[in-house]
Amino acid sequence: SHAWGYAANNGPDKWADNFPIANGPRQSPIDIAPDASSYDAALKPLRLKYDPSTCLEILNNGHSFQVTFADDTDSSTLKDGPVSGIYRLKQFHFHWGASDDKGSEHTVNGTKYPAELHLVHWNTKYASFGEAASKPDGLAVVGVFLEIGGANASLQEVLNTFSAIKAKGKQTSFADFDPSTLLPACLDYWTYDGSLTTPPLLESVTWIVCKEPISVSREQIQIHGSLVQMKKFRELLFSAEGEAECCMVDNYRPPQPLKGRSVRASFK
Ligand SMILES: CN[C@H]1CN(c2cccc(OC)c2)S(=O)(=O)c2sc(S(N)(=O)=O)cc21
Ligand SMILES: [Zn+2]
Repeated sequence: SHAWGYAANNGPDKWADNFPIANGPRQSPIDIAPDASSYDAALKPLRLKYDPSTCLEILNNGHSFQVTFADDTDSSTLKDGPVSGIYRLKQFHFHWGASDDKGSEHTVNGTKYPAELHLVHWNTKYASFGEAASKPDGLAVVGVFLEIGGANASLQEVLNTFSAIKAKGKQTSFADFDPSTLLPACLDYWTYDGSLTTPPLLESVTWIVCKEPISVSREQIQIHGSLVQMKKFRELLFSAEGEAECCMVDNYRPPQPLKGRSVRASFK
């Protein structure tokens, strides 16, 4: 069977063929309706502590690009928020559109953002990421919306590596990056029980979606010509070197049925 992707012949509408959990009871992403979410005073503030020295490399995995972290110690962790215990940062990646009117996976009252950042953490009560990934409380993903606005200097550091990872399978070293520089100032969040938004679509994710977006510029005029941040995302390829070039865009799954789940808010 041909590998999954985001094209008409292997995209989200076809994933159930090989991953029947695609029609499961706790699939992600979802549309977040703030007025239907319930404020939970018991929810704690997110405690995110990231150590830049755990940042290892950046790679194009053919679905997105991801920045991978050393997760053999508790140096970069998520605690509190809706979870109990210690979750270790494994990687972060993005989803985006072919144009600024789409790209995010979660939506808010049906509104799509141009992109969405996912910081993936796994529960250290399990021996490894792989084991945690199949447990209902195994993973916690922090989602951050990107909106068009001022140029984002921290994001630019990530975008500057793209010439080295243009094609699927390419990777390059990427050290001393602090992912907390990609977080919004306010860490108010919505949370609900969900899944990976790509195959294997495992229903093991506690989703933590920040209410406040971070900015990304459409244009960023620099001394060496204009750097268009969002456009940089669209220069990456789904395809490997030597294959017919296929631009990496619209790598987002649309919202899935809530199926009775409640969405809690950490803020009034
Ligand atoms: C290709 N993308 C996924 C890869 N991973 C994965 C997870 C578990 C098992 C596995 O193979 C057995 C791979 S992952 O945990 O790094 C994540 S997180 C994530 S998202 N968009 O929901 O945040 C998608 C994926
Ligand atoms: Zn993701």
